[in-house]
Amino acid sequence: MSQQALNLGIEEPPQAEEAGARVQVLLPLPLAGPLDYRVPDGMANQLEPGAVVEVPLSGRKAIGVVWPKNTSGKASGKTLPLKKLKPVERIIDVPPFGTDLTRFVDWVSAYTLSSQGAVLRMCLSVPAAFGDVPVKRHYACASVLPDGIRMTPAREAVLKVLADGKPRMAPEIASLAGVSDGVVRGLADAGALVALDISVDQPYPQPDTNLKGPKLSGEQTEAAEAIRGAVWEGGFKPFLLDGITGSGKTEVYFEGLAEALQEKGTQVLVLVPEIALTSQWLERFEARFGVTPVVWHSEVGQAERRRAWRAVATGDARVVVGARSALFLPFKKLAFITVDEEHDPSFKQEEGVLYHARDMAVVRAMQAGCPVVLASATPSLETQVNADEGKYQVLKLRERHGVAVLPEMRAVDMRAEPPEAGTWLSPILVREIEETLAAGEQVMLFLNRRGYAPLTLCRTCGHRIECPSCSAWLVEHRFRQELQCHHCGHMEPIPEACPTCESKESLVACGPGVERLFEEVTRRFSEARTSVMTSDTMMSPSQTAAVVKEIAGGHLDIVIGTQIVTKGYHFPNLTLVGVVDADLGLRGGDLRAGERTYQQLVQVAGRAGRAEKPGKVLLQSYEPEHPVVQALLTGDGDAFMAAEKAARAQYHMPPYGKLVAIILSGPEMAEVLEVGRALAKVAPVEHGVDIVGPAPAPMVRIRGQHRFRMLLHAKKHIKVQQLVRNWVLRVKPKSSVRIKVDIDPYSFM
Ligand SMILES: Nc1ncnc2c1ncn2[C@@H]1O[C@H](COP(=O)(O)OP(=O)(O)OP(=O)(O)O)[C@@H](O)[C@H]1O
Ligand SMILES: [Zn+2]
Repeated sequence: MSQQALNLGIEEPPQAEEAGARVQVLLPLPLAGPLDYRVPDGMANQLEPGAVVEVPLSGRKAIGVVWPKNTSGKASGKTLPLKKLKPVERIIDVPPFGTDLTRFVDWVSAYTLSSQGAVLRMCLSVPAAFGDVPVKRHYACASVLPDGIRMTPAREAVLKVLADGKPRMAPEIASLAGVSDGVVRGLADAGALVALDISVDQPYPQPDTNLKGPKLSGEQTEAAEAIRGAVWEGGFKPFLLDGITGSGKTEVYFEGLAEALQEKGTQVLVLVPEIALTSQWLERFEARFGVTPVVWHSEVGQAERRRAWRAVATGDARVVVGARSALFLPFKKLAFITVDEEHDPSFKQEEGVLYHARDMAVVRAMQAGCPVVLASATPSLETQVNADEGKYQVLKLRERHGVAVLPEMRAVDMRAEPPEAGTWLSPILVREIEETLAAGEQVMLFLNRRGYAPLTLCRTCGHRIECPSCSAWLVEHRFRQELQCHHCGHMEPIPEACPTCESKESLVACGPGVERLFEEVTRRFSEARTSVMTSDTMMSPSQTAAVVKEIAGGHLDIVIGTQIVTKGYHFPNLTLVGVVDADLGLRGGDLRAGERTYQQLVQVAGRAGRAEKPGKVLLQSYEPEHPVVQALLTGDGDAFMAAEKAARAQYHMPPYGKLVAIILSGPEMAEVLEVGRALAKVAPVEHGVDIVGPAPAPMVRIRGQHRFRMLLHAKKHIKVQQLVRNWVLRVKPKSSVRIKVDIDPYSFM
C-alpha cells in the first residue's frame, strides 16, 4: 500500500486486480455514495459510466447507474477485495446517462445536501422503463400464399383488408372484413398471414420546424434573435426574458425552440409551474409545431411515463413540457431549456429532495452546455439580482401585442367603501361587474382561498374546529359538504352540533373562500353564467381544459378563482378583474410575502384586456397605502422591487446572504426538542453566521408530527453546505426524529 493511501486511511485495491474489473454503481437509495460491483467476463466493454444496470442488493435486485469514478464518497467507506464483490447482473437496454446528467445529479446532491442516491431516484422514477416493453400481435399478408390453401369468401375479405400492407390486430381486421377473429387466426395458422409483435410504445410524431410563427414586432424580434443566436452558437447562456403580461413571451421563446430543433436529434425542455393548467399552451404549441409535445408530470399514467422516459433517453422525444421533475429526465442531447413563469413558487419542491427547479434548470443548462431562458412578467428578486450582476442577459418586452394595453388599476378602500355585512364585494366592484356584464364582457374575481370558509366557530363556546393531526383549522367545503384540512387532506362531515359544547345550530362559518363568493355572486347576478376555478373543482387536466375553453369561447360570464386562474391564460373578452382581498398574501408575512403578493396580483391583473377591449382591475384593500398596492396602482414595479432589494441587502437576506432551515419532526415533542437542543449545543460558531432556534414551527404539528425549526443565516461568502453538513453529522438523532435540511428555504412554516 502506498504511503499516501495509508495516510488517508484508504485501502487500495489489491495490486493484482485488473483495471476495469470493478465498477461503482449508484443506486436510487439514500446511501452515502455508489457501491462497488464486479464486472463479469464479457461485460467489460459495455459498462461505461452512465450505463443503467441491474445489480444484486441484499437478496433482491436493484436498478442503478454505473457512476463516473471521480465522485465523492463511497457508501461502504472501504474497498472490498474483488472476489468479495457481487457481479453486475445485466445491462438494461436503454442509452447510458450522459455526463451532463451524472454531473447534474452530483451537483444537486452537493447543493441540497441530499444523498446522490436520493437525487438519482428522481432520474429513475419509472421502473417500467427498465422492463420489457409490452407488444401487441399484429398480422400482415405473407409475401406468397401457401400452396393449396383453401379460400373462402371470409378469407378473401381478410386478405383484401390487409392488401394495403399495413399490419393490424386481429379484432380490427375482423371488424373491417366483417368476419370473426377465428378466420384471421385460421389464415395465420395456414401460413397466409405473418404475425408481427409490435411495441405498444409508438414513436412520437416529430415537430415541424418549417412552420412559420406569427410576424414578430420589433422588440419581439430583437429578443427572439438574441435567443436564436445563442441556440445556434450552442454553449451555456442564461437569459431573463422580462416582458409584461400579454407581450408575447411565449411566441419569443418558441423561436428559440424552433432554432434548437433545426439540428438533428436535439431536444428541448420547457418547464411550466402547473402542467395541469397548460391546455392553452399546448394548443399554441401544436399550432406552431404541428404536433403535441411530450407532457411530463406526476399525473401522467404509468404506460405513458414509460413511453416518454424511454423516448427522452433515445432522443425520439424532441420536446418535453413538464413540471419540475422533468429536469431529471435522461435527455440524450439537450439543446435548450425554458422556464416559463420563472417566479412561480411551485417550482420549489418541498418534499424529498428540497430543490428549486428554476435554479436547478440553470445548473442543468450549464451541465448540458446549452442556453436557458427564464421568462416572466414578474421576475423573481433572485433572478433580477442575477441579471443586475450581469450573470443573465436581459431581454425586455415593454408592450402588449397589437392594440392591447395594460389594464387600468384602481384600489377600492374597503374602510371607506365597505361591503354590507356578510358579503365580500364592495358596492363599487358590484357596479363595475354590472357594467361589464351589460357590455357583454367577462369578469374574473380572484380570491386565493379554496373552500367556503377558512374557519368554523361555535358561537356558544368559541370552539374552533381543528384538524386532529395538524395545528390548523379545518376548511369548510360546502360544495362537497365536508370539512377538510389543507395540510394533510383529512376530511370529515360538517357536524350538526359543536363538538365541544354540543350546542345545536351554533356553528358559524367565518371569512370567505371562493365557494362563499360564488354564493354571493350567484345571488347578486342570478342571470350571469358563473363558474369556480380551483384545484377542488378542476380535478384533472381535461376538466381544466374544458373550463378554459368555455371561458375563451364566451360561454361563461364570471369566473371566480384561486391562484390557478392567474397562470398564463389568454381570454380575449375578459375585461374586468376584481381582486377580492388584495391584502391576503401580506398577512403573517415571511421574507417574500410582499414580492409574492405583488407577482400574483400583477399576474391576475394581466388577464384583463388582452385583446382589443381595454381592461380594468379593482383591488379591494383595507390598506391601500401599502407599498405593494401602491406599486400596482402606479405601475412602478421596478421601484417596488428596488425597495425590496435594498431591504434584503441591508439585512443580508437572500440573495444577498444565505438561509438554511433545519426542520425537526417526530411523534414525540420532547424527543424532537431534545435533538434541537443537541444541535444548538454543537452549532458552529463562526463570524458571519447566526443560528436561531430550535423554536416551535408556526405549523407546530402536521400529520401528527411535532415540529421545531432552526434557521441558519450566513453572509454570502460562507459555504453553508459544508458548514451544515459537518454540524448536523455531529448529532445522532433517535430514529423517530427526522432532520430535514432546506437550503434556500421558501417556506417558513
Ligand atoms: N407577434 C405576434 N403576432 C400575433 N399574435 C401575437 C404576437 N405576439 C403575441 N401574440 C398573441 O398575443 C397573446 C399574448 O401573448 P403571450 O401569451 O405569448 O404573452 P405572454 O407574454 O406569454 O403573456 P403572460 O405573461 O401574460 O402569460 C397571445 O394570444 C399571442 O398569440
Ligand atoms: Zn391535517
